[in-house]
Amino acid sequence: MDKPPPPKPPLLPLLCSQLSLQHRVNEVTLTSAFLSWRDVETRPKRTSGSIYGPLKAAGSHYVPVCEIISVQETEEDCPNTDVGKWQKVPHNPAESNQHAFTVSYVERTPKHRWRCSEVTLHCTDRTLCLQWVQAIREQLSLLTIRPKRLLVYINPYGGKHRGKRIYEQKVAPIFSRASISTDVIVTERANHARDHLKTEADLKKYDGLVCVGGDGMFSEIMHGLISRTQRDSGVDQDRSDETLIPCGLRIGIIPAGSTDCVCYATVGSNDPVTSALHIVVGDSQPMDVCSIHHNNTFLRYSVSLLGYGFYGDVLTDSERKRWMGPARYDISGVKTFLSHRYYEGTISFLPADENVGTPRDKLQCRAGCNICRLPTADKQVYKDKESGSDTETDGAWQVIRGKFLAINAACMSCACPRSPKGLAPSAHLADGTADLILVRKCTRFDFLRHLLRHTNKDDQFDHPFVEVYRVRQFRFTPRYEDGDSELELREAGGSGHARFFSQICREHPACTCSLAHSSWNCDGEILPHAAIQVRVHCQLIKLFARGIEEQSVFEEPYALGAM
Ligand SMILES: Nc1ncnc2c1ncn2[C@@H]1O[C@H](COP(=O)(O)OP(=O)(O)OP(=O)(O)O)[C@@H](O)[C@H]1O
Repeated sequence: MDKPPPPKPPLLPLLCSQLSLQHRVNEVTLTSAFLSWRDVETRPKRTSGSIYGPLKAAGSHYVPVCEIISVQETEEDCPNTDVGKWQKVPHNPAESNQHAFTVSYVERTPKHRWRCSEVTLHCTDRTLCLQWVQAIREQLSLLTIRPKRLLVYINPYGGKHRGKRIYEQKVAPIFSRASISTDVIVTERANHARDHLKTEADLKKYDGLVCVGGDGMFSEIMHGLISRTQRDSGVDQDRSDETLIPCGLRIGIIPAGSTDCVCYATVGSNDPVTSALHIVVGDSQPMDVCSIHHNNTFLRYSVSLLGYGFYGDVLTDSERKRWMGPARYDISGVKTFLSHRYYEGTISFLPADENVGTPRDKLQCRAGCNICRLPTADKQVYKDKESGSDTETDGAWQVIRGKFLAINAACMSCACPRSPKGLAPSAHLADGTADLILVRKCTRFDFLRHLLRHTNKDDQFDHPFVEVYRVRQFRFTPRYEDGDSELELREAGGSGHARFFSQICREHPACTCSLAHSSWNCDGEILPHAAIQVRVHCQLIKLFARGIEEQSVFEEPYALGAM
């Protein structure tokens, strides 16, 4: 049996003083890990109620140093003795302290939201006050993962057109309090941010990028950064077998779109202040990215949903209804569901190794995920496989042919407020795999049952017509390829005339027979080809995030024994 780890040695206090907080004497201690304060005037008792906020145990408050945003000397108003007004006479010497400093720190509130809280501590003299400010600043300066200079892109037209206001009112003040300097670019057209990143931006000047917008804007920035990194390293994106170079800069997402799925899945909420605070504390969440190719031509990158059939058709239809606003997604969803189209094709995939779990193991990816920490060993296996032949003849690839209502691949859970567990509840952010979900032709009623399970706790994969695989690569070939010749179609069992008439039939609203092919919905963009090759690149990008925190993070007393 393993021996229990030896108890941690107590952290030596760097500074410890009796300071005044709201007219009460508190013992305030700074170690390299925590700032704590404890009311020494009352007998300690365990706090009840909220489990959130600075860690509270036995009347003490603990703020991890890594969650302190800033510290500054506080300008105190001198008591005005000339005005003749009644003034409370201090009964405690600590109350008359006029030198104070204010510490801003992260406070957790329900639903994974973070807030910026403050505590103001009063000192007997200015020297002590400055000593405290300096000691805390010294500890903060050791946190080298924190960004100092950021390049911010704002999409002023994302979501409800509030990107600029959200940034100016909620985010910029937090960055300024944390002494982060910024260069801000308000985009003037679609792909402005992508093109700027690809060619012009002097990336060496920055510690990270910030995207103010929705998933479409994030995708733009991700494309710009990945393309730039590959170009600077001489890597050809068009080659589907290239090993891509991981991007050095982290991306922070300030949610300001109509869909903020990537932010929700990596932070746990779509709240601009929470995202800004994750940037300030210098969080880092690696993320897998899928590259998508058609015949050795690069098409796009994807981090969330790649969907053919149902989700492709919903997007194609909703794009025609842009004028309707966000309601178009619901209307197109109902219309596509009623049309009940299925598509024929062949899926070939390279399964992931068993050590990364399975899509149905109910092991959700959370902050500090053990499976995502494995990739170094796992990538090796991946490389070994790649160095051999990766054709269908090497035995590792599996091939499935059939008629599908939907083919979905997800690199992350795709959780969102509407579907809290997401399309692929057990998919991991950074394990080098995607969950491939195949929904075979079934009745409308069965498909509805499957779709409804995305919104409740039932297992959406527990149907005989649904298969799900954890994969590293896959290819899809529709039965009738984009450029199929008449001869091929005839050989496949239909003449040119038959195809012509079947096309008319399909365009009839009552028709439910199969179309030649659907389109791929790639993170909200339509791909121009149905036949694609997809490969997951393990931890290609990094976000200013830490994954969704377990509720226990709020409860754990952060090894208080070590204080
Ligand atoms: N200045 C701009 N003018 C027009 N389009 C822009 C501008 N800046 C960015 N875009 C584009 O707007 C699209 C949508 O932006 P974003 O994702 O921020 O908002 P959204 O409301 O979530 O989007 P969607 O309409 O896709 O749900 C992005 O694809 C982006 O390329």
